[in-house]
Amino acid sequence: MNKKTVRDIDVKGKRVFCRVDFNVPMQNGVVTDDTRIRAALPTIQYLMEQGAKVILASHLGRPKGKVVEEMRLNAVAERLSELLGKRVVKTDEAYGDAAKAAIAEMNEGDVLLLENVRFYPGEEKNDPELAKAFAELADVYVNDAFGAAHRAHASTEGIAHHLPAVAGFLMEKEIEVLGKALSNPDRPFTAIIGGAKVKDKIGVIENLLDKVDNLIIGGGLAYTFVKALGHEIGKSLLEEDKIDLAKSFMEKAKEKGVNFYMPVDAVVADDFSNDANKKVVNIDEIPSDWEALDIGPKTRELYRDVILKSKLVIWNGPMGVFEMDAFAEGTKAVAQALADAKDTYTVIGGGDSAAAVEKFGLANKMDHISTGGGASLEFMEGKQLPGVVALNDK
Ligand SMILES: Nc1ncnc2c1ncn2[C@@H]1O[C@H](COP(=O)(O)OP(=O)(O)OP(=O)(O)O)[C@@H](O)[C@H]1O
Ligand SMILES: O=C(O)[C@H](O)COP(=O)(O)O
Repeated sequence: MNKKTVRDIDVKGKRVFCRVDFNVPMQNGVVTDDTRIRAALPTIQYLMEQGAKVILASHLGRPKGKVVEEMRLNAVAERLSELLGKRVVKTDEAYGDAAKAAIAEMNEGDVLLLENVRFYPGEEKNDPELAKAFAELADVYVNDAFGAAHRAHASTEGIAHHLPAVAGFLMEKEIEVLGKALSNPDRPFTAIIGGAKVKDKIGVIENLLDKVDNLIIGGGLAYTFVKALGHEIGKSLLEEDKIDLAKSFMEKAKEKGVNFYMPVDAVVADDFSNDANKKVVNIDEIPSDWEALDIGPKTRELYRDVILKSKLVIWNGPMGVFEMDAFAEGTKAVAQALADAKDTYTVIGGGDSAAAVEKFGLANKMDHISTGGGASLEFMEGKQLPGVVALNDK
């Protein structure tokens, strides 16, 4: 990475404004998945050890510029305190006099968590005044919030123009792993793209077609491709206006010598529910009043073979409606193939695919699980992430 990191600066005795992505799932005021908090620990602990005063900032949810009680970061501070084994002070503001007063009390190695930065309308507008107000709290800016790096907000982008600005370890790792995959991949390089909609994956498919050896398609979006081949897809997900695009992707793959893999069979159901009637059919035999909710067993075998022969695999988006056990087998089979592929570097592109490997207990078998959903997708589309661009060059 050509950006400076925490290793390149001296933080001893300094106030460090460290943007993290603690946008974690919560239920009844308790953090239900602390993956993103744990992912930020190396940077936080390093700053503590170096004698910095660590001021953490994050968003949680989408409160749209207002205080939303359930979106306060108190429970996050509690979980972080447990993980660090040290009390984390939590302020009720993210800038201003009260925050400054709490920071003035900090000793070297202390950690403080500011309130949800999205409680202020200026955050998402990247208001220069708010960026300045954040900057006034600190001497140095560290961005470790890869998950929010695709957002040009006051705490992810604006503030970087006012302070020495460097990347944290999580940011560095994400950019290095995903960057190497896209610029200098080990081959055969396979991308697996699933999820609900073609619309959301256009950019990533376009960009990856120039880079991969194999492109595997699954999930709801696959059926627009199946339709483009001239097959009936019953009530399966269809984006009528993307049929021509799907055709052009398949043609482009052929021109570029990319192997394009699509489902050869599917699990179809007579209702969108876990206890619907279901059966396995060949891909050109989907009954008119049924919908395909998972890839079938022949497809699972086919995809597994391709995965096991690859040196690098990037996976984004589930193969079926994995939230329902009845339609989770296809996604599970892909996750299992990745876990079994010992000579393959496996990268999970965040979001639902990351949730799926967690659900199947296979997370520790993957080489890299991105903490970014939208951010990793934009990165894979080849876009520059504003939160990274704003950091100081090496
Ligand atoms: N065959 C299908 N029919 C209908 N829905 C499907 C099908 N296959 C997968 N899905 C649904 O697609 C959703 C995931 O799609 P999405 O595009 O959001 O994936 P993602 O890119 O992994 O997510 P994220 O945006 O969180 O990174 C899941 O909720 C899943 O149930
Ligand atoms: O969960 C995420 O993908 C990040 O925290 C960004 O959240 P956002 O989509 O609300 O900006």
